[in-house]
Amino acid sequence: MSRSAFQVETVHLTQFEAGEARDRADFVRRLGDSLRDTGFVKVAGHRVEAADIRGAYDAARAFFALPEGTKRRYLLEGSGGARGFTPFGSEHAKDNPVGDLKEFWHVGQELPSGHPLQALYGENLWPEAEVPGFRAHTLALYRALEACAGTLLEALALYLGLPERSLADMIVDGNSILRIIHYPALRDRYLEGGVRSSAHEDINLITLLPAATDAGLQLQDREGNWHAVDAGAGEIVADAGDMLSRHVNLKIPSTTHRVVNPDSPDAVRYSMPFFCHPRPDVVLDCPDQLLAPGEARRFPPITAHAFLLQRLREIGLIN
Ligand SMILES: O=C(O)CCC(=O)C(=O)O
Ligand SMILES: [Fe+2]
Repeated sequence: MSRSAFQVETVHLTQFEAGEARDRADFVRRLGDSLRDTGFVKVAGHRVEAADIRGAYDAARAFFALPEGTKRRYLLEGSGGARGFTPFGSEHAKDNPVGDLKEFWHVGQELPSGHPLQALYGENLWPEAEVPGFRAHTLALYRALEACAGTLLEALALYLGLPERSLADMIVDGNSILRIIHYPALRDRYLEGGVRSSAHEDINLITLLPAATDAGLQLQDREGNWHAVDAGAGEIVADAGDMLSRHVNLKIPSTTHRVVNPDSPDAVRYSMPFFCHPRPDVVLDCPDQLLAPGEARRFPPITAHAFLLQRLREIGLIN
């Protein structure tokens, strides 16, 4: 792909949800081609409400402004940061020993009480005493992004020639995580050699990113060039992760991306990636119908849970 031809497509979800057969087919083709060629796509016309995004960002600003000691009350030692607060500099990419210049909060799946997966997932933590409304705002966004991800996975399955619900069904009651990230001003907090988010691929099936509060996200094309990925107002950026890539025998690549440090030492950034995960027992294994005649499976089957644990160790979130 030449540099000038490089483009992350913008697709309108209404075309798929409410369009005629021809519109739906066009959406499926453009979504799939963009993910196949760049690992990324921008989604407009989705039903994630601007008010939910704003509400979650406001809750995030209020939480991260709290004293460090208060925030650390929501640190669950030994949990790998699966829920609650993860302090500045804790997470590092596979290939970078220096921690990323970010702190974050994880909201996980909430299931009805007595659900068999609840014990494995653990309970969410909520800083309601300090930030009233945090729970309601972030859970509303979680649900809206989960629904949007399900629809995108339906379209992607059609693109691949799979049954429409085959990918979307994997995430029902899945181990998805809403990560609310604060990248402080470099003037306030910095680690020598650190970057906001060092180059990495996402672990999960797909990631949805409501527009961040500032620029900085970049993806790497297959020639090694970096390109800014800036969502237009109200757009959601989506990217393919390693679980998807593995499940489809690399037909949709996971794409390396990063968040670069700003020029200004005063610039603060917030972002809220939604990492869309299967249920833990779902087996990642390329369906036969995706394999061309004579094409070999590149990976042995693995459960989503085993794959996740392997990757969390590599990024320093569990031992
Ligand atoms: O902050 C962003 O825009 C992206 C963060 C990211 O790529 C990640 O947390 O996996
Ligand atoms: Fe990422």
